[in-house]
Amino acid sequence: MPDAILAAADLHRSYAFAESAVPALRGVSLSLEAGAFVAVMGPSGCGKSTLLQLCGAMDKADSGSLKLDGREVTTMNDTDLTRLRRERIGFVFQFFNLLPTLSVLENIAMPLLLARVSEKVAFEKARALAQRVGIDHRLDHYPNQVSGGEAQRAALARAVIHEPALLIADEPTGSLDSHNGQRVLELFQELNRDLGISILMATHDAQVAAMAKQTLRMKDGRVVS
Ligand SMILES: Nc1ncnc2c1ncn2[C@@H]1O[C@H](COP(=O)(O)OP(=O)(O)OP(=O)(O)O)[C@@H](O)[C@H]1O
Repeated sequence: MPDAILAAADLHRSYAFAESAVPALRGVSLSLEAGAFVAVMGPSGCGKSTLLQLCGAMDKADSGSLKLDGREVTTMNDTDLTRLRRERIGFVFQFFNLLPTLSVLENIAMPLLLARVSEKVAFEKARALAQRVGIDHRLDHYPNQVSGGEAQRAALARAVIHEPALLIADEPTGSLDSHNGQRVLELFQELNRDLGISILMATHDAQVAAMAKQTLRMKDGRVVS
C-alpha cells in the first residue's frame, strides 16, 4: 500500500468568539496517500478552510492527531513547523496572494530564494515552471498588471517550485471564470500526475471537485462521506 502523506485522526478545532466557542471541526479523520488528489466539498461554514489550515500546518488543532510525512505535527515546535511548511507544503488561495511589490518572476522564485538557493538557479527554475503553466510571457509584470487567470497560474508555479509533497488549495478557482478555472484545474492534474504532488483542494463547486480523483464531503464540521 502507498505511504500516507497525510493522516488526520479526530481533529477538533473551535474558534473563541465573544464569550463562546464556535466549533469548526468536530472530529475529522482522513488519510491521503502519496499521489492523491482529493477535493473537500461542503456548504459554506462547514469547516473546509479550517481543515486545510490544519493540514497545511498553518494552524493547530485543539485535539486530535495530524501526521505529515509520518511526523506528528500537533506537537512540533514553531521552528520545525516553519521548516515543514517551507519544504514540504505548497499553498494556493482564492485571491492568489502574490506579493504586489515583486515581479511575477520574483514571486515564483521566492520560495527558493527564502531557502537560500542561488538567484541563478532560482530564476532558471522559475522560468521553466512559468513556461509550464503558461505565464512566461508576463515574467516582468507586477501582480496588478496580469489577469486573474495569469495571477493564479503564477501563484501555482510559486506553490510548487520547491517540489512540495502536498499542495493545499483553498477555492483555487473561486475568483476565476470557468475557462481560466478549468485551465488551472488541468494544471493541478498535470502536476499531480507528472510530479507526484498530492493535492488537497477545498471547493463548494461539484464541477471543480469532479476534476479531483476523490471527493470528501463535509457538513457541520464533520466528514459525512
Ligand atoms: N476566526 C474565526 N473566529 C470565529 N469563528 C470562525 C473563525 N473562522 C471561522 N469561523 C467559523 O468556523 C466555521 C468554519 O469556518 P471555515 O472557514 O472553516 O468554513 P468553510 O467551509 O471554509 O466556509 P466557506 O466555504 O464559506 O469558505 C464557520 O462557522 C465560521 O463562521
